[in-house]
Amino acid sequence: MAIRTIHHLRHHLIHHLKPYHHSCLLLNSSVTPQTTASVLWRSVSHSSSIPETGVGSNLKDSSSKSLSNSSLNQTEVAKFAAIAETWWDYEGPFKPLHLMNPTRVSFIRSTLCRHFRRDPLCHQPFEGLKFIDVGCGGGILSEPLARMGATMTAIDAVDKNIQIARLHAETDPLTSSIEYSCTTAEQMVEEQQKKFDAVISLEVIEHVANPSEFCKSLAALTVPNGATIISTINRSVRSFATAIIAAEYLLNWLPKGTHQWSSFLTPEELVLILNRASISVEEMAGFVYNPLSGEWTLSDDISVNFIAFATKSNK
Ligand SMILES: C[S@@+](CC[C@H](N)C(=O)[O-])C[C@H]1O[C@@H](n2cnc3c(N)ncnc32)[C@H](O)[C@@H]1O
Ligand SMILES: [Mg+2]
Repeated sequence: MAIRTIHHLRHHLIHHLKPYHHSCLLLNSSVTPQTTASVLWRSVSHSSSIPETGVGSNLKDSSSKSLSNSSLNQTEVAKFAAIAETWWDYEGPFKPLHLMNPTRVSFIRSTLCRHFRRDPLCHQPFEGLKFIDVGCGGGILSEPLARMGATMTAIDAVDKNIQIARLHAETDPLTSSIEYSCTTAEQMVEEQQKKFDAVISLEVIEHVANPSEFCKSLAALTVPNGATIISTINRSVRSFATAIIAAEYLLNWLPKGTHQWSSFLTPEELVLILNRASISVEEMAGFVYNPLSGEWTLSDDISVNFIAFATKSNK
């Protein structure tokens, strides 16, 4: 078993080193772990030094496995289909998401209450607002948002995920109204005229075929002045050590091969592709794990896991 793990680790290192060298320049000129979020996004949104192209191969569609105009990366989607039954197993492969959930829900609650001028202390602050959870998985985030009063639509590319999510939501009258469907953001844009007050997509963008096109679809689903929330993993040296080597190989938190380091976006890249989709990032925060308490907390440290709150321009 140990040999198998070391073999996997070696394979992963070889696989990842190449993209790392390609990205060196970008990393050196980018975020240090201590960079505060507000400084970061301000400097990026006012910078003219970032070229339209060439900020990283991640901004282009480099996947040969995907259909054009589709956010689907079949390899990525297959990984989630294989473990769909474990969504609500708190000790299973989605344990990190379950542990992170209270922290990300509190970020979403405070930023969206401020944006929509709702009282964050009231029981159902999102009553009357339409939200969509894109890449909802088993509904770990959709459910608390529905309990906070949002009219929830939740979509995922994996049918099994949607079936599990529906079954789970039906057990509680507060979540049974979530409208689940197996589709993608771009398909929703093409086939339906629906728009949402807030479009939320957590831990999905690192698994899609073309992040820029994906963000354009998210923008098309958002009402003017609406909100967008995205969380993902930074492409940093620290994320390689922690989110891949530690989480997949040493601690076995996630199945090996869950993440491709080269598919991660830096915060600057995310800000840039959102800008190009007429969405401006207003706030960013990091999630930091405390191994002693086993809890995640919000932090200025966006060197690994981070979340962005953004608004769509008034067009
Ligand atoms: C890491 S999970 C995150 C689930 C959920 N957002 C959460 O944070 O609890 C990523 C999810 O994105 C879905 N997914 C991947 N690519 C997708 C795409 N192009 N469109 C829609 N969903 C996608 C996967 O099936 C999986 O359920
Ligand atoms: Mg992920």
